[in-house]
Amino acid sequence: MSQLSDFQNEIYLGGLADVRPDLPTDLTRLAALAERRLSAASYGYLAGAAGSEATARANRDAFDRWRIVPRMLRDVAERDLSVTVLGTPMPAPVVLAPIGVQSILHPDAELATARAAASTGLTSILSTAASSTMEDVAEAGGSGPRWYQLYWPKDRDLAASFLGRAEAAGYTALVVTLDTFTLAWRPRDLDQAYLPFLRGIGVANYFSDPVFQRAVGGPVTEENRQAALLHWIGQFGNPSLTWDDLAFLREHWDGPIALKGIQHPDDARRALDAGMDGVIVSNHGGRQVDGAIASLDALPLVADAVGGRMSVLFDSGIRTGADVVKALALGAEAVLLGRPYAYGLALGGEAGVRHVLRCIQAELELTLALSGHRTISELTLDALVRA
Ligand SMILES: Cc1cc2nc3c(=O)[nH]c(=O)nc-3n(C[C@H](O)[C@H](O)[C@H](O)COP(=O)(O)O)c2cc1C
Ligand SMILES: CCCCC(=O)C(=O)O
Repeated sequence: MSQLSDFQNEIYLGGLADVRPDLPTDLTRLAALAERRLSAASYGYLAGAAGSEATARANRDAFDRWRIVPRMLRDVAERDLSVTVLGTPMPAPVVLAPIGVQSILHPDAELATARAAASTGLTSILSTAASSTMEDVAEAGGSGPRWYQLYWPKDRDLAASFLGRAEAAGYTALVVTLDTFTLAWRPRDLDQAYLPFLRGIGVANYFSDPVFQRAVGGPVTEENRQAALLHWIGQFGNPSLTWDDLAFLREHWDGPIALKGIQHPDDARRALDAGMDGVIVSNHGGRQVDGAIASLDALPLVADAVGGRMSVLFDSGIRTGADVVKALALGAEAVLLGRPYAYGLALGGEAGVRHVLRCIQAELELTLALSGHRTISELTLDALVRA
């Protein structure tokens, strides 16, 4: 646990004042603590992954195969971690990944996450499968930067309605998740017979939508709730989508668009050809294709293929500041942080999320400077060697 007093906090890390004394500063230790706090089913849903979880492990192992080579005497007194990605200025290249159904982790759920992100200035991506509506989460986040993640439903009118609502609520960039048109084979959830959606969690954006309501014959009440859930199941994912469908997004969204779930350089090239603004190199934290390539191993090839011409972001496996440095050096403009902030939410609500964000930001700054870099743009492949 962190024993730092406020004074130590100030001199040691330049004011990491939001570090919670009851939470560890080593974020890799959060999972074990969250396991004690959450029900077995909720913890299993959060921590779990697809199949044998080989890809989830590979995501972590891949970071160990790269090592940072620190450089000395390069005047790192003035550090600047800020970047602008998809039109959004960020104090550090760390974004909160879209994580749905957060009410299984903490009653304040996405509202707490939005408040914590806003208080750090970091950008938060709201999932279509959130436990609160996008309007309520936007209100909680106030002026904090926010992006919207679309799970692209079968009904085009519903998809268009989601995009219109997101724009009206101040979400400035669109993240379209391609790798999860259905949930994968996830043994922890199957063995516990646990799916939050079947309990009506994660459907707030659907049930509150006028297009969805029209399809189920009016507002969702106790009477039509079961029918509404069945309609949701039928609507949630669209496995028939192809590259040609991306034109629809362009028609209905004026801001930047990034495709999430890209692992192959050819898919990144196709995204570029389709007029997308970015890709997120991600395997959904190993939750979809067991046996798939580690996301970090996919990153340099994608960055080589399209970097400089569109934004390349990365997720799946980020746990430390050093991990962020490695992903940036391998070609990402920014990273998405997934489970660690969700563990923070489970352990301490808004303050728990803030703890995680402050820790990773501070660790990133220290690692960047101690390895001889002042700015994010100075990080290139030169900073790394293969272990
Ligand atoms: C519990 C949970 C729920 C998630 N929900 C979503 C979601 O609604 N939309 C989405 O695009 N990704 C979702 N993801 C994937 C994350 O956005 C991200 O890709 C992944 O967590 C990154 O890996 P990491 O957890 O190792 O950092 C979810 C991940 C978890 C763990
Ligand atoms: C219906 C899928 C939403 C949650 C999700 O993306 C995940 O559990 O990985």
